[in-house]
Amino acid sequence: MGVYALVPAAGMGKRMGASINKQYLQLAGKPILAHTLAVFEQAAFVAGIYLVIPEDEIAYCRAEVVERYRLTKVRRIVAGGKERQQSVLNGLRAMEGTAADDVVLIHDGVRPFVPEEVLCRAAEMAREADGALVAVPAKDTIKVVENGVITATPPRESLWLAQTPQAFRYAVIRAAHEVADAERFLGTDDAMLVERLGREVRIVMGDYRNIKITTPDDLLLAGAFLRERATPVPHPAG
Ligand SMILES: Nc1ccn([C@@H]2O[C@H](COP(=O)(O)OP(=O)(O)OP(=O)(O)O)[C@@H](O)[C@H]2O)c(=O)n1
Ligand SMILES: C[C@](O)(CO)[C@H](O)COP(=O)(O)O
Repeated sequence: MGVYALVPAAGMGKRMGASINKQYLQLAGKPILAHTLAVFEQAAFVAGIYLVIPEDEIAYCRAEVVERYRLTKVRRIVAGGKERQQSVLNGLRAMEGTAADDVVLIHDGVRPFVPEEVLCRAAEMAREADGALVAVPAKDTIKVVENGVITATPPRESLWLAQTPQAFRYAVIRAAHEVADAERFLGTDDAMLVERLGREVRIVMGDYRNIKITTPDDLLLAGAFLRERATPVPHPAG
């Protein structure tokens, strides 16, 4: 049973509002996407990476990210779709030769701070359950609001914030995506497509630093995380 990464990176980065697609913005002199792919490149248990990119950026991405940063595990770069879900499905369909029991770690191209141990925990859980969702407990109180009025305050103990990777055996996630596509159901993450088939997706503890770089504020946070890595803050105990 192999473990593979599927990295959707075919969005447009509209909320970032930058002049180039956000995944090519530089963090410590390297594109965000190269940082993300490097985590999988370095994880010995990951056998290969499938990358999904906007069609007109494939040649640029191959030269400026994959070849430039010697990301040797990238097996294929395929064109994405209009929504993230379509991009993931295109990636899954491109994973020819993948066995039903192989584990697929689906990870946003713009989450560069995912620790390797989180990948490992997710891959292990995907062998036991129908899927594994990396998430962190909600720190704030969450309100359900309709037309400006609060309609519910769900108990915080049961609320988790979904991150990636989301890990599944290939046959499970391929079937869930194909069904959603045929039924024109659009979810906001991959786990949701498996959940709606009545299958069991388990939570795996994520990391509060595993942020999705979405808006300019996230770049400030990313800069702070990288500075701390370069100069570790001494532990109070000495
Ligand atoms: N059609 C899409 C949309 C998103 N993604 C990818 O899914 C991840 C999470 O998406 P998000 O951060 O929301 O990125 P964008 O869709 O690019 O952002 P925006 O909505 O601001 O345009 C990103 O790696 C993004 O490139 C994708 O592969 N295909
Ligand atoms: C999959 C995801 O990263 C989980 O938090 C997220 O749903 C993707 O974000 P998007 O804004 O819906 O593309």
